Amino acid sequence: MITMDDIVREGNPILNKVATIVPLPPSLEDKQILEEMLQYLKNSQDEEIAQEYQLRPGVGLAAPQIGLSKRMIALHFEDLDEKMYSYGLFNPKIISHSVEKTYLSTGEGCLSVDREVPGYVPRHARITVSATDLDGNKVKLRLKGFAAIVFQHEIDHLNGIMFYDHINKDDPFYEPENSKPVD
Ligand SMILES: O=CN(O)C[C@@H](CC1CCCC1)C(=O)N1NCCC[C@H]1C(=O)Nc1ccccn1
Ligand code: NI
Repeated sequence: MITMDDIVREGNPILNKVATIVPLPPSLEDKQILEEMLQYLKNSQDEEIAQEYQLRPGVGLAAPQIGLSKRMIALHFEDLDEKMYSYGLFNPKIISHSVEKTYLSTGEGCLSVDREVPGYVPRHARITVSATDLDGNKVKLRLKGFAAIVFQHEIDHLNGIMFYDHINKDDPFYEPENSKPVD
């Protein structure tokens, strides 16, 4: 089982690397790893298990965060319209996005960052993502709001980008042009 001991923290160069495409169909090993990443998110959202194993809650996880520079991400959360997202994805790619931006009004954090970094993180308000899921099916997801934010945070990890790289240096709480916040 993945615990916080397996989570790589900032300063480790793997978090700044562009991760490698996963050959498809995925190997049994890659599938097992991605299933474990998804299980971490479920465990971290279960009060008892999270308490027992001291897990920080997560709604998404990218393979570089467990020391694996491969293009794999797991997501497990309910968005503000109570739509459930629970995915293990190989080689996710943003194939189109809105001009309009959005941002989490609370700012963002990261399981690989053991400090608060205040500020708005501007992101595309709507994205279309293509990927291969755990069953080997090609999926095309049209995302907006919180879901769009989570997916972009995870796909950034595959490109060596941390959430604070997007925060405006001069005014961290500068409201991005043409944007509406997700509260
Ligand atoms: O790369 C993946 N990570 O680093 C785990 C991150 C991913 C999210 C950060 C912002 C968008 C995706 C994560 O889930 N967290 N970051 C650390 C604090 C706990 C947790 C979190 O923000 N939870 C949350 C936020 C809003 C609503 C509900 N729950
Ligand atoms: Ni993160």
